[in-house]
Amino acid sequence: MKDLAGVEAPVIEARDLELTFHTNDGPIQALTGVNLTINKGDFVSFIGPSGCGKTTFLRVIADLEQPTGGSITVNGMTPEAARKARAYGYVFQAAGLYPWRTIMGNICLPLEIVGFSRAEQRERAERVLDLVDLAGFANKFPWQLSGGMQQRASIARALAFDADLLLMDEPFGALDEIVRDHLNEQLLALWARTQKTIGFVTHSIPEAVYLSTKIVVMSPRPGRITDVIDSPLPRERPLDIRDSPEFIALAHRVREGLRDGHGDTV
Ligand SMILES: Nc1ncnc2c1ncn2[C@@H]1O[C@H](COP(=O)(O)OP(=O)(O)OP(=O)(O)O)[C@@H](O)[C@H]1O
Repeated sequence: MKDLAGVEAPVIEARDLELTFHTNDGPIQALTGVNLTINKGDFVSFIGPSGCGKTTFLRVIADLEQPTGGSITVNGMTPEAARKARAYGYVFQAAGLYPWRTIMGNICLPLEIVGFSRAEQRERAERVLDLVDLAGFANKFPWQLSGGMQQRASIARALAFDADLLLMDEPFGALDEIVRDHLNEQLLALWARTQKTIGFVTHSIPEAVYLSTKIVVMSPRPGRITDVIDSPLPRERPLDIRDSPEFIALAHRVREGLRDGHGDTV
């Protein structure tokens, strides 16, 4: 979305964002003093130990949690307006596919709910299945697919509304390393092809460094951002870039950032 001067507005703009949960055990400051700008086409990873507010931040963007202070805009709108405009797709850690529906049926479900015609549902589902290389699996059931393929199907489902912003909460956390490497490569290819903006939560330093144009390092108690690193790596990244000195230096900086923030579970 462009402003009156024709300048592209940031996709996400958080200013002095605060979110405190009030629990029976007292207040929990899940996010404090969060300032972050995400521009169109960025691939932004959020990394930090358990409880530092990564998921909470994604949920604020998605209007699933309400901030208790500061401000945030999504495509220049409030998160509520952005949600109503279907500004984002959301991918969860578990694929969350309905076992009694085919892959095609799973992808069509949200489209069906909001009232797309059958022809439009099919056309969209076929397009996104092609994007995640699952074109031949539309009529299979989730249990007939490997874990990695199920996660690709859930990415396809999130892409079906064709939103410019994709929010992904540890989508590959439960997969083994070889599958994860493969999906990381495919995700970069998908990102290059679709020019989407991606917000990606991970616990893995190599995954964050491999995928991102911007790495946001977070720390808990209270949840906050301790470093924002703009990656100097080129956008096109073969897997063996992970052996390059630039990659190793970047991974080192993230690790140091986590250590300074007393990260203990990464
Ligand atoms: N609905 C809620 N009610 C109360 N406290 C919550 C709620 N959701 C999250 N929290 C707390 O807020 C803090 C941040 O949680 P969040 O899930 O965002 O962390 P995270 O960095 O995503 O952690 P993980 O890596 O384990 O997923 C934690 O202390 C968590 O217990």
